[in-house]
Amino acid sequence: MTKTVQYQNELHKFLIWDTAGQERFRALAPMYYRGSAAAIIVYDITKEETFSTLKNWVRELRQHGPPSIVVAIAGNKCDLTDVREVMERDAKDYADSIHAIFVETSAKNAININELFIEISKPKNSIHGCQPAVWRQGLQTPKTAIGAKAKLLLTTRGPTLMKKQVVLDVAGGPVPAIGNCLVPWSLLHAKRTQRNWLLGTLGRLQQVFPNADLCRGLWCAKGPHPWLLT
Ligand SMILES: Nc1nc2c(ncn2[C@@H]2O[C@H](COP(=O)(O)OP(=O)(O)OP(=O)(O)O)[C@@H](O)[C@H]2O)c(=O)[nH]1
Repeated sequence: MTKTVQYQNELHKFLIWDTAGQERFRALAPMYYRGSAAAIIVYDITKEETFSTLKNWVRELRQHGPPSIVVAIAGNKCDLTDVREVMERDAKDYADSIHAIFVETSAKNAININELFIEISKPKNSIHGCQPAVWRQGLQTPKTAIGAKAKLLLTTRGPTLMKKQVVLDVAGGPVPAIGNCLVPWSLLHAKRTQRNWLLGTLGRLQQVFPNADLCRGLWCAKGPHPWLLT
């Protein structure tokens, strides 16, 4: 299936594969999520066990899915709230804890379906596990970070997925002005100095690799693997 949604001035066209959710088809799932930009994991708000199963899918995506995949959770059948088994608050809390998009939907009554795709289209959500932040011109790379090594995984935009891992030395100097950018989740938990030098490095990388989407997948050399949440 395809679906096109407009977010601000951009049209986002989604090519959608609907996998079979049953356990016996599980081995086929990687064929669907390999190379995917986003995954919508659907559970049934009237069946608690579907919510538990969803957590296994999240784990699988984290471990074997593309590192920058956007994860959205849809609590479907919200037209049947009278027989609900999963509280909206619980599902939202879980989604927040894994930095996933969350909406309750009704496929039957077409509730929140478009909204879900619009959420996925938003740049702030376009990198799984990332939070928006502002790179400010003039922000100095701390002296303590100069000479340290940053390890980054760059994923290019465009039809062909290309990945390149680079290790580079952090140089001093101000962060270039590149407007609003995204800071990976792992960085939000990194020490302030570590965060700042990576931001500085990203700014410089943007000049070296103008076609690379630097925001897509960044490995912090010092932290744990950022895509594997425990
Ligand atoms: N009330 C209600 N029923 C729904 C809704 N969405 C789906 N259903 C019903 O739930 C049943 C299962 O829907 P499917 O779309 O086959 O579910 P699925 O998870 O894709 O199933 P598989 O393809 O077998 O993995 C069908 O009887 C649908 O009519 C909804 O939003 N509200």
